[in-house]
Amino acid sequence: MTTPAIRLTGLEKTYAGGKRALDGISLEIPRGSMFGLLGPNGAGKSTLINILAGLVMKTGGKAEVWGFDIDEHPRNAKASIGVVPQELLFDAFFTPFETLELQAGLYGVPKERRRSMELLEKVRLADKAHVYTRQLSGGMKRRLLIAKALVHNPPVIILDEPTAGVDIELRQMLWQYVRELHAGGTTIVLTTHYLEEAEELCDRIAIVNHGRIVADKSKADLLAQARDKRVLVTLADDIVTLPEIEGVSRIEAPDPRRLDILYDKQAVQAGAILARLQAAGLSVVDVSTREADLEDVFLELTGGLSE
Ligand SMILES: Nc1ncnc2c1ncn2[C@@H]1O[C@H](COP(=O)(O)OP(=O)(O)OP(=O)(O)O)[C@@H](O)[C@H]1O
Repeated sequence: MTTPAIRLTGLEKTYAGGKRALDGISLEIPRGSMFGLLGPNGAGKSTLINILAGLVMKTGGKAEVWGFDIDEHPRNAKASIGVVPQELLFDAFFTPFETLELQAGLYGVPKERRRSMELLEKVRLADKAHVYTRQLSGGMKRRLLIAKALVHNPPVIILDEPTAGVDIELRQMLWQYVRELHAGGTTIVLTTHYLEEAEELCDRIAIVNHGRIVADKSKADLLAQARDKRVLVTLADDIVTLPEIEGVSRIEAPDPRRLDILYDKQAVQAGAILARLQAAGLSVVDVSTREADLEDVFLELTGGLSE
């Protein structure tokens, strides 16, 4: 069996002030996956990524990247990963080309194997290769960060909130490029607050809450976990009493001719609910149903609804 791209075993981090940011994280990220790491603000995602990037020291547990333990083989582990950080920090007086050359130098990539210009072309910054980075727009800086994470050709790329504050057009372009990388065999890990993005892009998703993993599943399984489904019914006449229906967890009438029904899709089907309404003498004019989405699951698991 091949080792996973990333394997965390009981990973812990308690910051100097006593804040326990990671409370025993065990997680495997398969090679070749497009993996979403989700969690509310302060859940511990950045701490986790920074440990893998070698920027934060763990206080317990184990972390391996591409089979290399970060304590025993720090150089190999570091060479196997490229991190695109959240903050747009650059040395303003270097050009994008120089920025990539410098980064390649830091990773010990020999001159003949550097591909700074090729990378700039890939992220569509070739025409800005020789201007000061301080003259780049936020979106351009974001793209330069991606190129910078790729100079040493790592098999794993981690993107920390790559589309925060990025406009829709650029977001589409970034995802297009990330998809290309993934299709070329790179393992992608991304953290995002945009649940619909994770839903669209990722094949596997882990949810972190208060420094712990609360879910780690394929996207399909995670979505199936949201058992409740909703059916909205419009009636021909005003309702007098709400009927009792088996398998229905909630039934409400937002107005006298409409019913908002939440039901457990494993216990009952929409057809049976409608038949029950007809049997109760209610004449149904219109029906719509809605599947749970990742946001429902996320809120359910992180307790967002009850807060
Ligand atoms: N250097 C630090 N010293 C002390 N506490 C810290 C430090 N960095 C982060 N924390 C705390 O650790 C917890 C986890 O933070 P972290 O940044 O990892 O969360 P996150 O999931 O990345 O959140 P966000 O999505 O807001 O970036 C938070 O309570 C945070 O305040």
